[in-house]
Parts: sequence; structure tokens; C-alpha cells
Amino acid sequence: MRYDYGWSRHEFAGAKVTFGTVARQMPRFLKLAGRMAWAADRTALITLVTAELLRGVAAAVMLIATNRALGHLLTPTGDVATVLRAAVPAVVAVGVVSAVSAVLAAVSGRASGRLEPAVFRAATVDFLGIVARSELEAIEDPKFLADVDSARWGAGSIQHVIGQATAVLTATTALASAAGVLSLLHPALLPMLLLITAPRGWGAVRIARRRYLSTQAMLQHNRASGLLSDMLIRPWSAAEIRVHACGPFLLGHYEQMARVAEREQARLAGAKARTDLLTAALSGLATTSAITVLGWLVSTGSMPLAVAGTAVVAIRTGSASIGGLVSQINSLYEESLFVADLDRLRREGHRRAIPEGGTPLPARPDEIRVEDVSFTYPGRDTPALDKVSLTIRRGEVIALVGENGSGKSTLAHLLCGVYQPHQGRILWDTTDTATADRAHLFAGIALLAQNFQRWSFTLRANILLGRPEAPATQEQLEAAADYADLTSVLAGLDRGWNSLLAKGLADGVALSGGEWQHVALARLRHRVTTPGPDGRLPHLIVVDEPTSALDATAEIEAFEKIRGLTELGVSVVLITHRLAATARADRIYVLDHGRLAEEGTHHELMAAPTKYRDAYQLQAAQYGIGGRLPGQTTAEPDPQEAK
Ligand SMILES: Nc1ncnc2c1ncn2[C@@H]1O[C@H](COP(=O)(O)OP(=O)(O)OP(=O)(O)O)[C@@H](O)[C@H]1O
Repeated sequence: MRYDYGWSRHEFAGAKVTFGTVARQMPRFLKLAGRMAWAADRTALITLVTAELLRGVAAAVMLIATNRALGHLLTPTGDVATVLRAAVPAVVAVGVVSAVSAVLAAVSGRASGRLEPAVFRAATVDFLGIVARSELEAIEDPKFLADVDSARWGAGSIQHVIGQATAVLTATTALASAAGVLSLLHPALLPMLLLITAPRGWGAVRIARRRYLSTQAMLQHNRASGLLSDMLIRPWSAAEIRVHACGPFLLGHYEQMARVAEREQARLAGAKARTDLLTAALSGLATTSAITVLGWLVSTGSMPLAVAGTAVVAIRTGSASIGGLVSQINSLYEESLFVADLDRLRREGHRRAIPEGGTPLPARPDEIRVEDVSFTYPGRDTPALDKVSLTIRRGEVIALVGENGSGKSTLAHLLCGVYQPHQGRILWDTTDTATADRAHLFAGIALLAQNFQRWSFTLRANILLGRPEAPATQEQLEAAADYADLTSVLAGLDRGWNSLLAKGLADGVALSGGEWQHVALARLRHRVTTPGPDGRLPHLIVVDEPTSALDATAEIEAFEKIRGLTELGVSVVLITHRLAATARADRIYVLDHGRLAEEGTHHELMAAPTKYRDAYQLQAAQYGIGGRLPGQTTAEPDPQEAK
């Protein structure tokens, strides 16, 4: 299966992710996290940063007080009672500072507990918004999708970055105070401290980098196994899995992929254990050397015992701080790699976003002209559309026909503005849609697609989503339902308009394919008759084979209903393989391998030896009704008469 090879390829294994690169970019990620935190909950952010800074200061005060107390205790200047009395203020100070530090830790914990989920929410909404605003071409591009996948981790990471950045702040201030005290006590102590902690820093960065590269390498693999597991458990594939006995096949492949993931986890764990061992050995060696040097300094009288005592405390505190700092910087580094992905998606998403603004488009153009339009899908050699030209005049019904893969849906997508022509142009009257305001373009279109959306919402929401920006009355909904013959579907639903059309959810109901098509038709009617916030109404309906699940009579009725909408002054582009419907169109365009092969009225195309005539006669013969197709009252309807 291709999943096992292509999808699990370690695409990022060679990625140049170095500590230096990330360290250089860190300020940008921190700024991004800070901006999001500020926007999400600024009170919590201020509280968190203040509490952490004060904790750092408390650590310094604690060390100074400890030094004072030890000074009194280890270099006695009188009897025991006098010594103890002299030490009391410093000891009390240690106690008070410890208590203050504990309170600050609690305040900081509370603030980060509020801030982190808020940042996660903000980052996720931001991430989803970026993807939702991207061009369809971007969404279909596997490279962009890989960016989307890794950025999804970044949205989670950004909340951790907040916690880690503040912890780095604490550890840095604690360390600065320890380093300051140590340098004052003896010049040899600071290098000792650094020596003890350097191996831990090296090990932590190594482990983090390995983990990140592994996550990136396994991204496609994990997505593919997620898809496989979905196929196994979701209702839409359940029947075929059972009847065709696909279960063992899918399960077997899932297990194979899970084993690859398992092996990768085991490999990482082994590598981590080896690095940890090496780090611990080096760090232990450094600690032993430091203690030996301290002992030597005390024994040779180069360092008083009280200073050595404080040095041990300071080394312990400082070492813990450096340990904390290294581990926090390491986590920050690791999470930053994912935030970098989010940052990359933000930039890429910006580049591939549907542009805002542009030339205004006429609200009701007299004609839409497709001029020499070509379009090639990414990764394809041959164009899906090759120099196609056609015209749609206001109020006309245009039929697009052609064999599978001839480019009909692609042309529909171009007309809707979700793809842009790679060559040629599409004009609304005289305005080129390439530079036009896309909001105007979308507002002018109503789409009834082949795979129209079956929203897992209530029936009411399923209709309202035809025009989500505008409030709708019950009368409008009823009118849409009447138009689409939805009343019989409604009658069968216990909760009527409030029925949840989602089989998998509690109280959810399932509709048949044909019933869904009535829902989609009602949604179309609602969109075509309800103005958007700027008062614009759709003037072009693009209907791409949505009626395949309807029985033949219902399908013809549906087409007639859609044709009826031309009375409102809208034009219709109809894509279908059922030529009984196209026969009534004002003009028929026949596509063949992305090129426009034939065009004309039904009568013109039937009068000549055309592909259209062959296909029409073949379908009529299949129905066995002497050249007449289902729902057709005359053998060859004259579209002008039918209007
Ligand atoms: N998202 C896509 N990415 C890459 N190639 C695509 C994509 N969608 C369609 N194609 C290819 O473009 C060509 C035209 O496809 P299109 O869907 O426009 O044909 P169609 O006439 O609507 O076909 P059908 O009647 O089967 O719906 C086909 O070769 C198809 O494989």
C-alpha cells in the first residue's frame, strides 16, 4: 500500500534544525507567544511575570541571608547563646523569604493555569482561521497540509512556551543571584558551577532535537494511520468493510504502521537513555572535581569554612537553577521548534490566503465570459482545462457535459472563484475576476456541489448555512422547504426543524441520499432568495451533479425547480451526465479532455454527428423509450419552447 512507503517517508529527517538557528529565532517566537498571551489574558500575564521575577529576587535574598546565618554559626564570636542570638535575624529572614517564595509560586501557578488555556484557545482559533481563509489550491496541496499538521502541534506548544518562558525567567534571575554571590565569595566557584551543569545542557538539547526530528519525520505516517483507523471505525465505510471483508486488510495495515511508530518510540527511548547516562557520568565527574577543589581550598586555608558552607549551598541552589534553566531552555527550544511551524504556517497562510479587497464586481452582471482559460492541478502534467472559452448571459441555463475527468467540476470551481485561472481570464461584464474583490465574487454565487456539505447540525442549521451571515425567519425556512419538497422529509422527523442530522450523535437521525439532496436544494433556494449583509444576491447558480441520488423523476423535477430560479434573473450552470436535463438548457458545452469540443443548443448538437448526439442516443436507448428520456414529454424538447 502506498501509505507504507510514500506516506511514511522521513521527509524532514535532513531538516537543518540547529540550536543556533532556533536560538536566533527564539525572540520572534517569544514575541508571538507574548502577543497572544497579552491578547488572551493580560492580567494573568502581568501577574505571572511579576511573580516569577519576584521569586528570582527572593532566591538571591535567601542566599545572602543563608550566608549571614552561616557566618554567625560557623565563625563563633562568643558563647552559644550570643552566637544563636546574632544568627536569629538571618534565620528568620530565610524563613520569611521561603514563605514569600512559596506564596509567589502559588500566585504564579494560578496565573499560568489561567493563561495557558487562554493562549491555547487563542492560538488554535488563529490557526483554524488561517487555514479556513486559505485558497482551495493551498488546502489541496500536500506540502501546505503537512505545514498545517505540524502547526497544529505548534498551537498546543505555544501555551507551554508561556510557562517555559516564565520558568526561564525565574531560573535566570535565581542563577544570576547565585552567580553573583559565588563570584563574591571566591572566583573559582562560578566556573565550577558551569562545569557541573554543562553536560546536562548538552544532553538535554540533543534529546530535544532528536525528538523534534522524529515527530516531523513521522507526521505523514501518523496522519495516514489516523486515516486508516478512521476508515475502520466510521459509519460511512462500515457496510463495505463488512460485506467486502476489508476489516482484516485495513487492520493488518494499521498494525504494520503502528509497529513502525512503536519502533520509532523505542529507538528514541534507547537514544535518550544513552545520552542521559553519558550526561550523568560527565556531570558526576565535574561534581566530584568541584568538591575536591573546595576541600583543597578549605584545607589550605584559602577559603574560610563559612564561605565553603555557603558555597555548597550556593552551588546546590545554582546548580539546581542551572539544571532548571537548562531543562526549561531545552523544553522551550523543543516547543519553539513547533511554534516555528505555527509561525511558518502563519506566513505561508498569509501568502496563500484569499486576498481581501480588490476591484468591485457588478452585483448583477449581464454576462460572464470565460476567455481562453487553462488550469493545471499541482503535480499534474496535463491541464485539467485547456483554453476553454464560453459565455453565460443573465437568466440563461448553460449545461456542461462530458466524460468523467473532462474538466467540468474544475470549470465550476473556477467560475465560483475557488480556483484562479493559470491562463486566460473570467470576466463579469468587463471586470476581470482575477483582481476582483473575492467577497463580491462569492456573494454572487450559489453552489450546489457534487459532494455538497451534509452538516452534522440540525435541519434548520443545514438550511440557514446557505446564508449564515443573515438572520432568517421561519417563513423563509418554510418557503425553502416548500420549494425543495422537504415537507415530507420534515413530517418524518420527530423533532422537525430541530432534528439533529448526525447519525453518530445522541438523538441524531440519518437521512437517505435523496433526502439530503432535498435539504441541499432548500439550502440553495434559501441562499438565492436571501440577500447578504451588503444586500447582494447570487446571480449565478453552479449545480454540479448533486442529484445523482434522486430517482429519475425526482431528478428531472429538481432540475426544473433549479431552472425555475432563472425567473429571479439568475443564470444556471448545470453539470450532469443525465442528458434529459441538459436538453432543456439554452446552450450546451461539451468538454473533452479539458478542451471545449462542441457547443450549441440541443437541437443544433442533435442535428450534426456530435459526441453529444451519440451520448444522448445511447442514454435514450438504455431507457428504451424511443429517444425520450425519463421526465421528458417530447422526444427532443426545444429549449426555447420550454422557457
Ligand atoms: N484536486 C485535484 N487535484 C489533482 N487533479 C485533479 C483534482 N481534481 C480533479 N483533478 C483531475 O482533473 C481532471 C478534471 O477533473 P474534473 O473533476 O474537473 O472532471 P469532471 O469532468 O468534473 O469529472 P466527473 O464527471 O468524473 O465529475 C481529471 O483528470 C482529474 O483527475
